[in-house]
Amino acid sequence: MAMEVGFLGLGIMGKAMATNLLRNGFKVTVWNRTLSKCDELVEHGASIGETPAAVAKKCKCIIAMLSDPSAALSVVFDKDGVLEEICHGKGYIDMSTVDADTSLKISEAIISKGGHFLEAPVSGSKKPAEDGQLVILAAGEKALYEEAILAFNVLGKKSFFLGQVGNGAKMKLVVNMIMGSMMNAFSEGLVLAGNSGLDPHTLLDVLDLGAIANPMFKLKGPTMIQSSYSPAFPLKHQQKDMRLALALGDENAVSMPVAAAANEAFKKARSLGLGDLDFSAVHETVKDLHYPS
Ligand SMILES: NC(=O)C1=CN([C@@H]2O[C@H](COP(=O)(O)OP(=O)(O)OC[C@H]3O[C@@H](n4cnc5c(N)ncnc54)[C@H](OP(=O)(O)O)[C@@H]3O)[C@@H](O)[C@H]2O)C=CC1
Ligand SMILES: O=CCCC(=O)O
Repeated sequence: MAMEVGFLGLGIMGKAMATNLLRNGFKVTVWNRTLSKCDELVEHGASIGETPAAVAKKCKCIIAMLSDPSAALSVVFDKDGVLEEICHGKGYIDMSTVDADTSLKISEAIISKGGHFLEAPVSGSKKPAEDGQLVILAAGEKALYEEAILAFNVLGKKSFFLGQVGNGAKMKLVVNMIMGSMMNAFSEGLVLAGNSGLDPHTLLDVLDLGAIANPMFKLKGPTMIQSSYSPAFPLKHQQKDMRLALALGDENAVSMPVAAAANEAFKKARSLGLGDLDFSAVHETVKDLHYPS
């Protein structure tokens, strides 16, 4: 019998992930704050739940993929939220990128109602989500992880179980902190190459053959040179991740001047109205410094 899952949040990632589950034989009931975004999923065979509570009532396992801590908390704790219907025997898996405290609050509430909880943020963006090639960073209840592995095998190419709640969130923030800092160094390099008379395309070729070759430079470099920033990973979410990673640094007395500078650049990009574009649009802030309008 097909496994039935609920799916809350049909943004860039949630839409791709829920579609993948449907394609692979899962029965999926979807909910999104902007309900009209459910229509496309219905065309692929999904059912609609009118509220997070309605999805939790119907499904034994509920996955969430929401923008940030406040969205993740709201969908659980607000009126018509998951908490109203979660109960013994049901599992809640939050795959959003949030901080460990948020995840712990959600975990405690779900468990207090007899439910089971797993945090499972992901590495990988829109295309890996469409192709079922995410890297899943799960933590929480091992038994739920083992039940969810069939779904994780559809969504991702590799799943890690990292122990207690909070470890998945922390691992994800560390990874995205590194990624955000790299994106800033890359942007500066592209502008430095161009402004000093080099062809940035040749820089991409040189980078790709050396020790710092990586899929992100290869994928984003050509579109950044064209100033094209169609969102795969929205910049506002990358800045949220830098902010949460810096808070984790505060808690652990880890000095992170590089990440702090990268966060400032993402904040600047947001202030320029670039928050809904891809995070590679931080490139524009470096260009802006060199070509004041
Ligand atoms: N895009 C990427 O490459 C990756 C993103 N992530 C993480 O995954 C999560 C989702 O990202 P992504 O899909 O890109 O983001 P989107 O901005 O495309 O989607 C965000 C989703 O959250 C919902 N939402 C926002 N605020 C609320 C709220 N207050 N109550 C209920 N729902 C809300 C949105 O609903 P509505 O449609 O109504 O606005 C939408 O469904 C984020 O935590 C992000 O950091 C992780 C890995 C990769
Ligand atoms: O959180 C977003 C990560 C994007 C990526 O891993 O490419």
